[in-house]
Amino acid sequence: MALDVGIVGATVLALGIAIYKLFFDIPSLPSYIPGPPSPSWVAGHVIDVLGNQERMGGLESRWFRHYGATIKTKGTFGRDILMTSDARALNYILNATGYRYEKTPELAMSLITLGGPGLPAVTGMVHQRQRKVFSPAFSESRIRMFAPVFQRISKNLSQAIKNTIGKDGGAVNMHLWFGRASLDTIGEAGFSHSFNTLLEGDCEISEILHHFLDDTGSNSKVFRVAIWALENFPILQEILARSPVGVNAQFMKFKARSRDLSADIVRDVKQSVGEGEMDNMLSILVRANQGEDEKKKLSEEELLAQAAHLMAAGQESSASTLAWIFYYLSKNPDIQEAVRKEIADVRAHTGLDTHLSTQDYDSMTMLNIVIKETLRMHPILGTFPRVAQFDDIIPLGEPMLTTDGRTIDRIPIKKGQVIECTAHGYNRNPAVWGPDAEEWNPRRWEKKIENFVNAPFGCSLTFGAGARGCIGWRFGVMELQSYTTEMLENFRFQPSKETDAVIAWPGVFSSPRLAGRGGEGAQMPLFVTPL
Ligand code: HEM
Repeated sequence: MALDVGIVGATVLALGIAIYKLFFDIPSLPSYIPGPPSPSWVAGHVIDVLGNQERMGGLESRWFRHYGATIKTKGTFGRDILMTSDARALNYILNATGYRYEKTPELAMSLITLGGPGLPAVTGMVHQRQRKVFSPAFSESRIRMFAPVFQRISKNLSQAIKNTIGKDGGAVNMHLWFGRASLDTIGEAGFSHSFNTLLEGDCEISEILHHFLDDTGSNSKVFRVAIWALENFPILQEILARSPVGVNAQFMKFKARSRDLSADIVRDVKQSVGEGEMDNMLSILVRANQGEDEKKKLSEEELLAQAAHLMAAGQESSASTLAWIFYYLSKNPDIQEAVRKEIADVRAHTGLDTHLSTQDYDSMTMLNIVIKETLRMHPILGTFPRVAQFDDIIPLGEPMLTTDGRTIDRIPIKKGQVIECTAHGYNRNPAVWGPDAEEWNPRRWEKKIENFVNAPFGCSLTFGAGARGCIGWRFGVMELQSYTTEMLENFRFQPSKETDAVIAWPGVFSSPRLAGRGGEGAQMPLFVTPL
């Protein structure tokens, strides 16, 4: 009996501690920080942000306009979240403080479930070590080496579209073709693997990638609580990672298939030590990893995880950005014509059969401002969730009007505070871009724009910034430049009957989808005519 009382007492105590830790021992923000009222203690604003809005970031933009550039929102079970679009705060968090603001452990864990301990998934010193090994594979000169891959795939892309539309033209889901082109590109440049989806149709990996995010924008509270449980009880993630159901079955298939790709390359490269330059990213990585110092190297497990992450990070982001570029060009025929003319002018110097170089692409002003403006309008990753590793004070560029009527220019936060660094918020912040921040206007880039957040390729936050910013941005930009050029040399783009229904589907990771038909997958229906 005495034992029973002891066990019951210990269980009650353990439960009490667990409840305290989960619901009460979480950092809270000062009560004077303004923000929208929470619609629900259980789900906070998460459902509204991820599912209940007309486009990714639209609701947050309205909050920023109403309450200021930095606000308090609510996560699941009443957790305070600081959300910011303020240039100075973002620069401080993403750039100035190194690893003091890390990816949230929940996000890192989800990425490990998706692909294993690859670069986007790891944190702190492990991330720093991996990033050093990765850097040579993404240098400017290495990316230039991949020019023949871009050229070859762009020809396949236009051939595939010509086969689809015939000589009179027709309606085409351009997202599908750009998705195939970017997978074929990463396959060849990343691992010398020919998926060849442009000419032969979808394969297992492209099918999975195309529908990866169909189930993630759920509006249900049960789903939010399930996510919360997964985030707070990592053991559940372990169980889920092994359960062959739903979206998880797709993750498992994807992870296994991409590990096979990595394993072949890692084995080939190891067998060919000393046989000269390798011609794909993973082999450059394996070579860079062959130094003496064990502490600076990637483990076998880490090497095998990289293919999954390279495909997940690079495929959909390039495909959706390309789709949006042609959405705007179809709606702005004068700008479409101006870019086409610019390409023709460059061709007049290079000749029609010569491959264009990175210098040729970089010299095309109209092409590049169209790309920059589209990247600004549509960051594929809308926000970067970070968690403070220390108590800190965050400086603000846009002073905050507090709920008790004061104006402050810094916010004290506690260790463990979650901060949503919003790319969509920064990219449409009128204090940075002016009163027409919500409009697609490539001409804005003809004037100098201050790069407040030290972001790569121009100044929007679409590639992120700082120690965790996109390592593949040069590769991504070259894809955008070469496929846009190839398309404009071969086709004219006009809106189709369904183009007006396209929205930036809300979610953490946004893609163009038809309003009310998001479950059909990403789409960009345009009318395409051969030239
Ligand atoms: C338009 C195209 C692309 C966009 C908009 C984009 C965007 C991003 C963003 C926003 C991040 C940072 C995420 C964060 O801070 O949490 C990121 C990271 C990353 N991207 Fe990209 N990306 C693109 C293309 C690519 C390509 C083509 C590759 C590879 C070939 C790639 C590989 C990566 C990797 C490996 C990371 C993780 C970096 C790290 O954690 O250190 N990306 N990308």
